[in-house]
Amino acid sequence: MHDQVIDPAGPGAPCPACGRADELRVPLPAAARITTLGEARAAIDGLDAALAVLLERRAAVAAVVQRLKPVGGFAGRDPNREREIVAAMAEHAPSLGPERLARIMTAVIEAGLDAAESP
Ligand SMILES: C=C(O[C@@H]1C=C(C(=O)O)C=C[C@H]1O)C(=O)O
Repeated sequence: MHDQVIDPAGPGAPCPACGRADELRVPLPAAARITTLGEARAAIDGLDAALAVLLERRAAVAAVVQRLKPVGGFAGRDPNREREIVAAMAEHAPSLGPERLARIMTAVIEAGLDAAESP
């Protein structure tokens, strides 16, 4: 069922904010090989678990950025940087494309800023 494993964080990259585990290995299910509802849901559950870990880690790192910037939080929002993030991610998510990805990342970024301001 899994034909690819990626390591999104790369080795040797401990979280600067919390120092927790420095690596996440994620089995990537091959959608074309899934034939049952149970398999599909199990695959989604695995991907969502990895997404949750990544989102939690991303929020912690984004909170560090807010403390390092001259003006952090929602007041220091940087639309150009956000566009760059979406453009870079779009290369890895062709079926979603930049517009859908922008909606997703706007929600992710705003949730991170919100968590940094109201932990
Ligand atoms: C993290 C930053 O601050 C804000 C949050 C961002 C994010 O979560 O990726 C991106 C741009 C800014 O709106 C930054 O400026 O890099």
